[in-house]
Parts: sequence; structure tokens; C-alpha cells
Amino acid sequence: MSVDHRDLILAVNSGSSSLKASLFVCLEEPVAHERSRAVELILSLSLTSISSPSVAQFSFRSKRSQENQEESLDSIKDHAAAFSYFLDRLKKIASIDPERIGHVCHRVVHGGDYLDPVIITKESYSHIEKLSDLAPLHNGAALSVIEACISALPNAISIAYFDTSFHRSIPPHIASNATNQEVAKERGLKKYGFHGLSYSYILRSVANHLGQPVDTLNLVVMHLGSGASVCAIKNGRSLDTSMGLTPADGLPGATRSGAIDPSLIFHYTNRAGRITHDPSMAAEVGVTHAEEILNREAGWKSITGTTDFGKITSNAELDNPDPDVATRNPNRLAFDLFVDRILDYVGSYHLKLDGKVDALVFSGGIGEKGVQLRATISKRVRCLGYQKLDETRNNDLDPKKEVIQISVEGTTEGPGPTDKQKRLLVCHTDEQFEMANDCASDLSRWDTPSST
Ligand SMILES: Nc1ncnc2c1ncn2[C@@H]1O[C@H](COP(=O)(O)OP(=O)(O)O)[C@@H](O)[C@H]1O
Ligand SMILES: CC(=O)OP(=O)(O)O
Ligand SMILES: [Mg+2]
Repeated sequence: MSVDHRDLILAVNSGSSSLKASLFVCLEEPVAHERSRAVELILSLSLTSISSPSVAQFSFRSKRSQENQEESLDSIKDHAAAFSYFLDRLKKIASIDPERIGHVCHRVVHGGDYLDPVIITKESYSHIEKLSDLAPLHNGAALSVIEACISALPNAISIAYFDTSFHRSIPPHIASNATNQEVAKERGLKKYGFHGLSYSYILRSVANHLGQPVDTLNLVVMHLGSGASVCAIKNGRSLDTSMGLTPADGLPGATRSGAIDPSLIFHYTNRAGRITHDPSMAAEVGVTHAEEILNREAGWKSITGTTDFGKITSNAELDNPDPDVATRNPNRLAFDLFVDRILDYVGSYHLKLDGKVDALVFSGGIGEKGVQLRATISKRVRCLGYQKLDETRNNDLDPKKEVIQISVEGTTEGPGPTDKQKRLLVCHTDEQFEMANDCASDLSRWDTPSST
């Protein structure tokens, strides 16, 4: 097949617990609305619960033929195997010739100081590899997919899109830590922030929904999935976000601790149960061991035994008014703890935005499916001047809409400014679209030959 027929873009999203991929066709005439749509979705593939004890769930959805397939697969244990399975399904179910794929966009969580997407070359590959220690659940998995992709699709151009790029606008006093600045600079120890592709998609979707220019929008956005974070957006730019140097900071996640007292790790691992100067009593805690504990042995799994926040919510006895439920029911403990930490960030971000917030946005697997979590948070933020929750809309989200308002117009109360309505929104985020649309918006950028 000739290069002229390489009209497809495959966008691959290596999340900590999932691999999602969407196949798009480039539009010859981009659709000129807020998003300047340059691609159209053909089909999407996803594998969830990879590398967790539960069986991986595969799903295939074709937009054109409206065909859907779901199956459980216990043979797939890592992201590279999941990617090979996707390519096989593309050929077998959708009869897509992989030679038509001209560009592959890969979500790479940690991009360090990269400000823009880059073509994968030997140099960029090794740079991303060096950053793997700072995103232990992500960069390695993404690189394994990139390798599998380059060997299966040698004629396609692979491009890395970074979660970190969106947060380049965070000012130095927010991105820096109160530690020795020379060491910090030399080692790049600062807040990078993650989920940036998702935030960038949500920002434009919400701007479109509210009919407001992006650069006038102030939002507090929550991306709540296996990894969870909150972002304060001021005038369309990231002002602060809850993840930091690594995605382990901020909110707890499926297997991540979130922010803890930095000394906790030493006490957690000390054999004597207390800090001691007796070397025979002190367990050695290497960085790798500490990262393993904070990234893979913590979070919802460590409290409840499951990483599925849907199950945790169902078992949390949310209707039980007994104030001691959380002391005997780990699911309730996990649910209440998550709400508490979310409120920490939501509250402080409202202060940082001087209370001038257009909307609080829920997104990510838990944000989009967690009806009770949304209801609980929505009630707690009423005191900040938010509109009242519309229970019916919250219980039954319109699946066809990208952004759904779940609050009732004209019901703002509390000390916040009454002239500005603070809305509660849910956004079905789409990191794959964000990458593919950017990729297609100026294809000439990728003409430089790759040296991989
Ligand atoms: N009905 C539900 N209610 C609350 N959370 C849910 C529900 N269904 C799935 N989830 C959560 O969504 C998470 C996956 O979110 P997602 O953003 O897709 O993950 P990833 O971080 O891997 O991209 C799962 O870990 C699960 O806890
Ligand atoms: C950055 C991060 O935690 O990503 P995910 O939620 O996809 O695992
Ligand atoms: Mg994700």
C-alpha cells in the first residue's frame, strides 16, 4: 500500500491498570467548531484490570458498524501483550489493514521537561526510559508498547504525547519543594503533574459546552481513575495539580498511597516498629522497595483487598448513619478517606482561584461512573456557592453527551459570589482523541524521518 493511503491514526493510552486504543481517520476538511476536529473515530479497544488479580476485560467498539464485543481474558498479563492482541483484533474483527496506520500516538505519563510531543527516536526513547523511575507504573509499560508497536508497524511514525506538558504553566513557587534548591535543580526534583492530556481535553470540551473562550475559564477538575488527581485551571492554564514529582503524590489511587507524611515510609518498614540507631534493628529501605510499597502495595487494594472503586462503593454502607461504620467496614473507610482527600484539594484550589470558579468537573473511571461519590462531593461543596445537585441527571448520565451538567441552574447559595453560577459537570474524558486530534491538526510536523 502506498504512503498516500496511510490515513489512519492509532492513539494508544497506557494507564496504570489498563490499555486503551482508538483508531481514527484524518478528515480532509477539519470541522471548524471550538475543538477544530481533525479526526473521526472509527473504533476503540480497551483492556482493563491488566496486571491485577482479577481477569482482564477486553472490549471492542466500532463506531461505524455499531458492533460491540466484550470478553474476559486471563491470558494477558502486561501492556505489550495487550497491544499485540489489539493489532490482531484490528485485522480479524475490523478487517483493518495495519499498513493504513501512518501515525501512532502514545500516551507517556512522565515527559520530564519535554514541553511538546516528540517523535520516538533512539534519543527520545532513552530519555523517556531514564524518567521511568519517576513513573514506575507507567513509563515502562508505555515503552514496552512503543517497542511492540515499532516492530509490528515499522512504517508508521510513533509519537510520544506527555501527561506532564499541560502543567508547564504551574508557577515556580507552586512547583518547587522547600528543600535545597541546588539539589532540586540538578536532579529535577519538582512538581511535574500528570493526567495533562485528559485535562486539556476536558478544558476544551467544557469551554465548548459553556460557550466560553478557553482562556477565560477557571475550573477545578478531578480526574478520578486508578490514578486520581485534581487540577486548578486559571484562565485556561494549569495553576496547580495534586500529583507531583511522581504520580504517587496527591490523592490515593487503586494501589497508590497518595500524599503521606514523608517519614511514614521509614516507620512503616522499620523492623523494630520505631526508628532506631541500632543497625541490626533497622530494615534497609531502598528507593525501589519504598516505591514498591507506595505505588503497588497501598491505595484501595491495601485497605479493602480490591482495586475496584465500584465494588468499594457498593459495600460501603453509605446509608448507615452509625458514626463508627468506617472503623469496622474497610470499604466505608476507603470511601470516606477518598472524599476527605478530594475535599482537601478542592477546598484549597478554590482559595487559590480566589473563589472564582466556573465549574467543578468530575471525570476518569470513578468520576464518570461513581454516582454516590459525585453526590457526596456535590453536597459538601454547596458551601462554596455551588448549584444544587440534580439527582435524576446524576443517577442517569446521558451517555451520548461529552459534558453533562448535573446541577440545577439558579440554585447557587452560600458565601460565594451570586452573580457567577458555579456548575457541577461530568466530562467523559478522551485522552486518545486529544492526542490523535493534535497529531492530525498539522501532519507536516511529523515529516522528519525517525532514527529509531
Ligand atoms: N461503577 C463504578 N463506580 C465507581 N468506580 C468505578 C465504577 N466502575 C469502574 N470504576 C473505577 O474506575 C477505575 C478505572 O478508571 P480509569 O480512568 O478507566 O482507569 P485508568 O487509570 O486505568 O485509566 C477502576 O479502577 C474502578 O475503580
Ligand atoms: C498518571 C496516572 O496515574 O495515570 P492513570 O490514572 O491512567 O494510571
Ligand atoms: Mg487513565
